[in-house]
Amino acid sequence: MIYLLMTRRSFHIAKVCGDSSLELKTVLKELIPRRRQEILELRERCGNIKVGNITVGSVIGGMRDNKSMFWQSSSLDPYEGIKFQGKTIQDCQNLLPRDSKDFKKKESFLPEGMFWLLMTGQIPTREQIFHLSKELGVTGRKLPGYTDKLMSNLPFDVHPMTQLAIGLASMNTTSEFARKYEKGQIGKDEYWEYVFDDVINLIAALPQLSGKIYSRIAANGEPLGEFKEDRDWSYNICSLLGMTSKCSCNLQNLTSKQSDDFVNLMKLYTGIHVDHEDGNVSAHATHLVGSALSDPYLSYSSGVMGLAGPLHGLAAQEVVRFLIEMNSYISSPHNESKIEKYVWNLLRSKRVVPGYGHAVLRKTDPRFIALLDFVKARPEEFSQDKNVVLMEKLSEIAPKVLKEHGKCKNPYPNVDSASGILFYHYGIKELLFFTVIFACSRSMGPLTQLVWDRALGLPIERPTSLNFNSLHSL
Ligand SMILES: CC(=O)SCCNC(=O)CCNC(=O)[C@H](O)C(C)(C)COP(=O)(O)OP(=O)(O)OC[C@H]1O[C@@H](n2cnc3c(N)ncnc32)[C@H](O)[C@@H]1OP(=O)(O)O
Ligand SMILES: O=C([O-])CC(=O)C(=O)O
Repeated sequence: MIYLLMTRRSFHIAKVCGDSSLELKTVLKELIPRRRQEILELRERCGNIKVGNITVGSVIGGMRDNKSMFWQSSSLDPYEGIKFQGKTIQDCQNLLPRDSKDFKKKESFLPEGMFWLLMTGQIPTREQIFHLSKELGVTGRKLPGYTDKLMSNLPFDVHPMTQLAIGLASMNTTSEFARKYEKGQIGKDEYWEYVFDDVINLIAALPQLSGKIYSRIAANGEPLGEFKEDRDWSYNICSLLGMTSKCSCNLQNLTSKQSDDFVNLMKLYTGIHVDHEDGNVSAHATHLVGSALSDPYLSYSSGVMGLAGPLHGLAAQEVVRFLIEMNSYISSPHNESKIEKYVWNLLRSKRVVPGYGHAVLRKTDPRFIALLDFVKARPEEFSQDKNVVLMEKLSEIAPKVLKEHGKCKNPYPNVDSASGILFYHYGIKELLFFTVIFACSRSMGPLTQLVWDRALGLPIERPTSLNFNSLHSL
């Protein structure tokens, strides 16, 4: 009887491990009362203090420089780039646990460690991270039947990001939070616990969901790899894409070194795309929809739809198309004058250079640098790939052209400049798929904040709008 009354998640956790000190939820339970007190005091002590002035320029200019959202897990400095709970990418590389203890292997940290850091502000131990990996593995071994069936019945040519958004939204039939809320079984103080459970289920499902989408576009729906409960989250993404030498069909005939490198690239990629404070479209959309108490599946599905825009995450796919087309025109990726001319022609046709510019950053994106460092550490792998060579060359030439063009505020490469072309190098040629991998990673930051939004009892978001008359009368 007791067994039957256990929720699906508590059953999983009980199965995974008896030591609750390793559980993320237990650590959160200890942190939340302090933070609740902090927010109460802030509201009382500082509620009337002004944060800044909103200008008409901001109202009609995409809310730039409008500091009006609460976001704890990461912050963005225009010149230093992203910091995750105050830590740079390099700090995270030094501090967060890796799969292997051997530092010479130069492995990237496990994204699960980043998730823990975002949630708690603390650096997890290896044991905590292996426990979390296992929890995600056990929870994510199968998609809910309903979702699996729905995905299998979608036309093959539905855009992969649309498939992902549909798949995620459909998972809301499993939402513990929505179920409990509907039945009137939970009070405000408990919301976060059920949101947390949904969040873990959602993140755990992403390897299977992305693997299913990829198998449909690359192999007519034939499975490409095996999901292993005892492998980490990003490894399972790789194997279900058929990109590992073990546990998958090794679709691209990668050598074992290439397969290890690809797994490492996936760790790095999914470790650094997790969060970019709240102002970006995917995070903001998730936060906004969640503020109406939509469950995490619906909230993040909305975020995914925002990520699918070409000015945001879809730029990764645009960059690859752009580099391939440019390469066919310039004959050699070293031909600087032809590259310059190509970029000028694009700008004259009033299109944007994908992978360049940013709404906040005013320097080269440190995530771009991290991906470029991955390339530089493997000259034998990349030096003959003319697309990768062009990606690097363009990062020297495009900023000069964009500065001379004089329009964009940030002429430097952003993360999308480098990411897709590296997946392409290892054989993932389905350009439309790249942003799905981005979305796997991006789930971690906005969903972390969603848990905290509910833990702190943040209200529904409801800013106020102005029309022409009210703007003229200011
Ligand atoms: C993970 C991510 O989401 S990173 C961003 C990915 N997106 C891209 O790479 C797409 C290319 N880049 C862009 O379109 C923009 O730089 C954005 C959307 C990222 C930021 O937009 P904004 O904050 O409006 O940029 P900014 O204030 O510099 O724009 C000023 C002008 O420069 C233009 N501009 C900005 N970036 C570029 C670019 N890469 N190429 C050409 N023109 C550009 C803008 O379109 C705008 O033109 P307008 O005055 O005619 O409207
Ligand atoms: O911050 C932004 O607006 C876009 C971005 O780089 C991200 O979301 O990763």
